Amino acid sequence: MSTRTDGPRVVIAYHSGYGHTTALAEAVLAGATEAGARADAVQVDTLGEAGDDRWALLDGADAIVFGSPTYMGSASAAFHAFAEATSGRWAERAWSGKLAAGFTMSGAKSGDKLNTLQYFTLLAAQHGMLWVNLDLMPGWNASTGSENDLNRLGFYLGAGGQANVDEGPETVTKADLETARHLGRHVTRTARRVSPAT
Ligand SMILES: Cc1cc2nc3c(=O)[nH]c(=O)nc-3n(C[C@H](O)[C@H](O)[C@H](O)COP(=O)(O)O)c2cc1C
Repeated sequence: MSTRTDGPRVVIAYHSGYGHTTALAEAVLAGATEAGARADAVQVDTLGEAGDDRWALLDGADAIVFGSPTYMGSASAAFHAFAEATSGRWAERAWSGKLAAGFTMSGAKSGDKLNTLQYFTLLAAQHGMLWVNLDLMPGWNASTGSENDLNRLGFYLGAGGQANVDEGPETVTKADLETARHLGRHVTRTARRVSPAT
């Protein structure tokens, strides 16, 4: 749990089957912390029932950043199970007005990651949350660009990463990690703009 006592409370709610999405989650966490957030990460597939303190972390957050690998063109089943487990909070409007953002990882350069990011925006909308975009220009889209550019895969809704399916999480690229780190910083700064007292 974050040891800071001030700053916006940012919680990263994510699933990772094989560690690649965890690498992005850690980068989002680092960016949020660097920008002054009280930042925590929650692995949603390990969340227990109502008594699990980590639900209180989510309920107390100013911003929740959703993260999942893209599996079969959408968020993973484990992430969807988490989303369904939030339906009581949906009914109570418990997360209404919080900020939301998202990131995803896949094997193919596109891999239909956009659908996962769009799914996150719908989840946020159902909860009445306010979506925070990536706010980075697309990289690797000009003769002067390269695969080392920030936002090299060119998403606007959130951060997208790609890693080869036959290699481990240690091969997640610096460009994708830096893009995720930017998202953590950006969400934190946006939380401050929305609620300057935090
Ligand atoms: C069940 C399953 C479905 C997948 N579906 C896709 C997909 O739709 N598009 C894609 O590009 N990669 C797909 N992949 C590859 C993963 O997205 C990729 O390996 C990712 O880095 C895994 O992240 P993780 O280690 O956090 O689980 C799939 C992998 C699995 C295991």
